[in-house]
Amino acid sequence: MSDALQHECGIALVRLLKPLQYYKDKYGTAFYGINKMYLLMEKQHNRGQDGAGFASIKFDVEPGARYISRVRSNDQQPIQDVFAKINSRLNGVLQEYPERANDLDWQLSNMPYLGNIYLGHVRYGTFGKNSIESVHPFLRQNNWKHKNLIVAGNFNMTNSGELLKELIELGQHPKEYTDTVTVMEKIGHFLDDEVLDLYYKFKQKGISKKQASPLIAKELNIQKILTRASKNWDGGYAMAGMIGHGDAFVLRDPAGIRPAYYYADEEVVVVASERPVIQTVFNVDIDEVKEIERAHALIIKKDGEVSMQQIMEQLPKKSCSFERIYFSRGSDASIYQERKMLGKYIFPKVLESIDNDISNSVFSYIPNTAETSFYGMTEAAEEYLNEHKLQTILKGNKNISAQKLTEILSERPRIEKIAIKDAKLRTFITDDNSRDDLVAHVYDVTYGVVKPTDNLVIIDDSIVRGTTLKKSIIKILDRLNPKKIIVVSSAPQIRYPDCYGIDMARIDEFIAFKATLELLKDAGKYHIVDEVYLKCKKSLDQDHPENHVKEIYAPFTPEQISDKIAELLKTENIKAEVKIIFQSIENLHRACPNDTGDWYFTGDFPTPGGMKVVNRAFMNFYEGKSERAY
Ligand SMILES: O=P(O)(O)OC[C@H]1O[C@H](OP(=O)(O)OP(=O)(O)O)[C@H](O)[C@@H]1O
Repeated sequence: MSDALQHECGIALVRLLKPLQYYKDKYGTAFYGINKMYLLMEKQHNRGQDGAGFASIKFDVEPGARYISRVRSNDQQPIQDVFAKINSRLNGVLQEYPERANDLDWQLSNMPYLGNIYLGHVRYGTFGKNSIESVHPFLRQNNWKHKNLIVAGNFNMTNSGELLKELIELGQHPKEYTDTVTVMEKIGHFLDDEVLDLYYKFKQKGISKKQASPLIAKELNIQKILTRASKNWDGGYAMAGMIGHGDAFVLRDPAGIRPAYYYADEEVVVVASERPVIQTVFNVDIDEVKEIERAHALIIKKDGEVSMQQIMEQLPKKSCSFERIYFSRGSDASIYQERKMLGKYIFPKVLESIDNDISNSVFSYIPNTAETSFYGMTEAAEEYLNEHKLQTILKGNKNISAQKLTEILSERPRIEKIAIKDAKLRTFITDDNSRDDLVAHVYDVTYGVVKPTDNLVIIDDSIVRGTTLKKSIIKILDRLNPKKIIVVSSAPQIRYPDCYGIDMARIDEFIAFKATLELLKDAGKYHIVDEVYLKCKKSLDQDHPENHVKEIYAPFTPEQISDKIAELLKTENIKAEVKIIFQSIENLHRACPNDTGDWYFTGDFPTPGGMKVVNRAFMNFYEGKSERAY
């Protein structure tokens, strides 16, 4: 497969419903929309640091004047770079025409980037090229206003190869093979079609070409276009688009895998991938920010009409739990609580692993995402201690001395900042080749708080490939000479690839998979690997295959796999005993009850394309191919 684009991303859309003068009067600037876009994108930088793009459309400018602007960057600091470029252009124009400083009509017609609607995107290019061409938004240009299409998405299609073939069957000759171009051309094809239908309709009524143009824009049925375009899409997506004359849409996949939130009032309509971003940037209450419904599109017509329209049949809701555990900012009210609960629910297993010996245990976390689950874990430790204190005091039957009582009451969990992250990068999504070296140097450790008699409990949000632990964390923690290192994962074992947006494409990289292969060898059951391969191969031409890879894990309990993982991660020179504890699937669902998408943990993929991907990923491993499964 060529370098298709698969990535986790963030989107931002702002539609200004009033004339620019309104924002200038109320907020002191006609650049209100651009400023809000900057904040929306900057506050989603966790969703993408490899590229950023911005596009805007001006309504109702004279023919010949440019009404679509776009700027993209794949620089070191892409968001900063995009807005530095925008600022410098805007300031340049203002310096050249100081007399136009308050002439907003002139500014709208003559200043680049200023517009009535804005679309932005931040991108992680997890593999393949990170060239400027792969940075969103994508632009499909045409001399007809309503045939111009700009799209930006947080998405991943499992069947991009088939979608490409469909385009070819439509008679097209795509100039490149990327998810985004394929998807954009699909929408573009039906957009052209719809525009043509409307044109003939008006022609029959004797309306001239020129007169038909605004009528087409008004009647353009976005719902119909999206329904036809998305018919065979299989994947996770939040797809945002703008059409040249000013209509816009954000379409969410039928299982609601990728997130998308919106807010609308009489001044603006805003869409972002994360809820608190909208809350902060527009200073609105949590209840005012709504989720775009799965299988629906939020459609904003040029005239300002906003509607939520169903595009396809809904699948059961399977919004991605990994978004909650790792990818999103932890400032969302629900995500914060969910992460804390993950820490809390895993505590009983931790307690067991330290033989209830809280006083000889130091608790800490691997920065940054795991910080919140750490709070949950320490709260659980405090609750346990309080109960323990109460029992000791009650047992003392009022005969405890004041000194003894003070001693009992002053006991608290030993919470320390042990691991320090030096680089402000998300190592998990750094491209595979450069990752090991980065991981090895990204963490440091605090000396002087751990005793040789101590257990060192350290929680991380997830263990994917285990490189963070093996190459860095376990080694540096061992330098502190603890008796035992207990690594706790707030997420369950990652056993299957993701193919809907969180970039985990190759099954043989997962530490849980590697450990399971070892267990199969130890148990003399490696023949299962051959059997599963044959089943996967057989399923290749099935429309609705099952996930055969589950059979690999079936002979073992999660604990057996965890213990094997610990064995694999403990390199030769490590002196401490190493124990790894993973969250159970049940507790994951208790902690995140509304986001039940869990295919990377359970193998239950919500679409047939996902099932195909997992089987293909296994075949790739078996055949020794290092290519990605989608
Ligand atoms: O087992 P691995 O394959 O090494 O991946 C898992 C690690 O990667 C992530 O950290 P990252 O640096 O991406 O982000 P964070 O600092 O926000 O947690 C995650 O939080 C884990 O620490």
